[in-house]
Amino acid sequence: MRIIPESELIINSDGSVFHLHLKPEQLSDKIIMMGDPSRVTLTASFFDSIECEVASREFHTITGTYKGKRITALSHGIGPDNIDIVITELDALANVNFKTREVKKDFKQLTMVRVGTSGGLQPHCPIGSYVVSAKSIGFDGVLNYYEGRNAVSELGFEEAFKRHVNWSPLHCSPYVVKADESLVEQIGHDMIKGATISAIGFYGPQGRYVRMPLANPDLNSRIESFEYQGDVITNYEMESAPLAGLGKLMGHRAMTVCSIIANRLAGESNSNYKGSIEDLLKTVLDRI
Ligand SMILES: O=P(O)(O)O[C@H]1O[C@H](CO)[C@@H](O)[C@H]1O
Ligand SMILES: O=c1cc[nH]c(=O)[nH]1
Repeated sequence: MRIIPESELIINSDGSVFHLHLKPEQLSDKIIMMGDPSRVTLTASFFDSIECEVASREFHTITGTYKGKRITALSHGIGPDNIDIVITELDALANVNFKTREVKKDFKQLTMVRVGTSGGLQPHCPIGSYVVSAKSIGFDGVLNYYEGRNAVSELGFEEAFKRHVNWSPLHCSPYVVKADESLVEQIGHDMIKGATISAIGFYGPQGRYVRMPLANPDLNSRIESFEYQGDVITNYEMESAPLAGLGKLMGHRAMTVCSIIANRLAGESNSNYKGSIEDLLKTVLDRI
């Protein structure tokens, strides 16, 4: 059996995993995740009891009990690169023996639901609506570093998308992955299902023009007009694709649902989204 070298999986002297600072026994197999560390505090405010709270960098974790279910709420910070860290460390907490550094014989499957905020790109995704990322398009390239990337990707969608938007060779090759279908049904059966772009940034990489002109100012209108076998691209956020892709490669159940807080077509936004995200969190807590 392979012993994972110390440099590949760093374990802190207290027995916790390098970035998240969590110990294996502090993790539930039901995980709700989000970018904002303060949203973890909000999520845990609905728990009946709290078992542990750990904060390290942008990673804030609370494990507790909600209506008899043991749940971990965790912040992953902003960006797809963080998801590579978070999912790898969560999977290691569940599936690696931290004493022997060997992969455990019995696989433990995690259920991970990201509850985020997002910008809408279609008229049927207005501010305040909840959009489930049934498919995600990763503009980040994280998945391209892992073996098996093609096996979990929708290759026809990828090719059609690159052709339609005239994809720049300067960008990472986009990958398209489905969220876990049974989880989408369980959590989001009455919500809008969409195809979500995980962008590599918030401004230029989502076509926002503040002061710096964009290299490809037409990209968003080409994205909005793209259609593939009945799917249109509904929204922008920054983590659903690596979550769905790495989750699938590792054998976990993963999905993202977002509250729409910006309407990119109308040029409008709502920065007071706490009520909307709070309602969404309660729904996810009830259904996970
Ligand atoms: O509200 P969260 O969960 O952070 O999600 C969205 O908001 C952040 C950008 O403002 C990105 O993380 C994006 O994915
Ligand atoms: O437009 C938006 C809103 C929230 N999060 C994003 O990544 N984009």
